[in-house]
Amino acid sequence: MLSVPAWSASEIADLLASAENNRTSNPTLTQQNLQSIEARLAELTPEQHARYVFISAYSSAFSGKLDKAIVLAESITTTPFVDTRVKANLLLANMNESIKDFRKAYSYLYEALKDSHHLKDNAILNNIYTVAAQLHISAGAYEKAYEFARTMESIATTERHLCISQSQQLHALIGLKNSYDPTSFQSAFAHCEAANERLMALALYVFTADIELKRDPAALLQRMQDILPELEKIGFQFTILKARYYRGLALLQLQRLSEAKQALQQVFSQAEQLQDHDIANKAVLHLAELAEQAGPQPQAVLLYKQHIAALNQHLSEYKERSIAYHLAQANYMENQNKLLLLQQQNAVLQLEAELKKQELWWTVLAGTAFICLLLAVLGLLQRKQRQLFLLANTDGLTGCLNRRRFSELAQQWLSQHPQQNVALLLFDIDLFKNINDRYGHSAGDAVLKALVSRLQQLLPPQGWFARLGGEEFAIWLGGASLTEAALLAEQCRLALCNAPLQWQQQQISISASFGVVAGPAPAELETLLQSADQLLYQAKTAGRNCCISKPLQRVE
Ligand SMILES: Nc1nc2c(ncn2[C@@H]2O[C@H](COP(=O)(O)OP(=O)(O)OP(=O)(O)O)[C@@H](O)[C@H]2O)c(=O)[nH]1
Repeated sequence: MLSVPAWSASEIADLLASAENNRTSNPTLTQQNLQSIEARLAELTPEQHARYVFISAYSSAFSGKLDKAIVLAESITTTPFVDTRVKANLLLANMNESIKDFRKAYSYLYEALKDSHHLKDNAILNNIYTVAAQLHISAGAYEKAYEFARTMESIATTERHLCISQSQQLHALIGLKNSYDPTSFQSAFAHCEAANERLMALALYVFTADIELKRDPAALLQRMQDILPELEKIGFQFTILKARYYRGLALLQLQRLSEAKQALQQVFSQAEQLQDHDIANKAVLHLAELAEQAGPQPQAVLLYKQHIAALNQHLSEYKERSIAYHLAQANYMENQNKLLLLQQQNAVLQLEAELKKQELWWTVLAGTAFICLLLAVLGLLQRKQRQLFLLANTDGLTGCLNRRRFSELAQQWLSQHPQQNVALLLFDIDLFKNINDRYGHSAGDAVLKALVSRLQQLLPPQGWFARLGGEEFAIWLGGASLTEAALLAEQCRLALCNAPLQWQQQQISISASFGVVAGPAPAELETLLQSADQLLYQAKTAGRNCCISKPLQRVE
């Protein structure tokens, strides 16, 4: 019998890399690579197998076989290999968005977001934020979309990522404010050009067309006519449709009615084909108005009916999308807020016990008047208790945990998880005294607050963030490995030094030094604090703006 020689590990790795890297630029080569691998599936490691399934799913999606692509991608959404799992979830989010199954689209996106803290690969993290911002823009959740795009910009390392993040920020801000700042436009445009992302650069003209239409319809008409041939060459139908729509609106505004009518008729029928119900309903409304201006006639009635049908479709799609988005977000928030909820339930229980002790319930029975009084007392007590709790446990300036509460929670965690791994990040703003001296103490305060709100977004669900005093902060990661903790420290460091903080029209650049320690949970919190503090000191003496990580040495 003829035996087939086994492949070397590097051959398989090369084929997988080639299949993945060429999946958009050279799909035929990807197909060939996949076929070669298919003959040797048994020789793949489990991780390589998951990657092979992902690339096959992507390749099927690329060639329009969405049903097959969905089945393949769904089969790896629970794979233990986080990079591939995230890619599969993002692909599913995109595919379900395109087939308008919004519930699935958003729930896959939020699955990917849950994994974002475990990622080591910056490019995949960027992909998460790209899809997250895009889907939030589509759901009209512009503030969240803007936040995602800003976070992406803070970790962006390539022109392409800067192009995407700045384009999405512009898109979200237009949704929020219905205006835009020309310098942001120019910056996004320049990054898209530098990244050779011509479609995204041209799409910026389409994002801003609504505003330009009011300002200068003749200039908008010229602009749309200039970019349409190039867009048509690239062939992305949804952007072409929007550019044609704005061309029609500009003609209408300029009273070139018969050209406008012809253009909008073409837009309406293409929008129907593409199932873009929003553009369809807007285009046909203008056609109906045009027909009505020409005098009462059956044509106008027919067009208004078509408008109503398209508007209904748009509204039910929008409703479906909003429900899906809010459901997925609620689910995600529920996980994030479980700890907070438990604390609040605890506070209510304590209050009830106290009320019982003081026999206030007897007073309740004394009459309706007394009930009102009791309700007022209850409200007051709750407020007082909340104030006391906040005063005792949080830092008054930044609102994050204070040293006392941090130590309490950390010590509690250590005694409840003696067998588990734990990580501690200790960091300190570099040369903070100079910031106070140069911009004043209130600028220093604003920097501390901005730092907390920026870094809290990067915190995984199991982490706690605390201000230990002055400009020194700590992050506790129960159950985390040294690699995970070091990655988070690096992400935090980059988030601080890559984008200056805004204070009263001034840009304040800051950086911080990090000491990171992780290992099996010691009995005492002090052991972790001392080790992390030594590493932080080393980071300072090594020149600042860096992270030094080491495993915790066990002291018996
Ligand atoms: N604005 C403001 N400043 C604070 C606060 N707490 C501490 N500081 C200031 O933080 C500065 C800390 O300075 P240093 O300990 O010399 O350290 P540094 O300038 O950050 O230098 P390195 O840590 O060595 O990089 C002091 O000037 C404190 O006054 C605060 O709540 N608000």
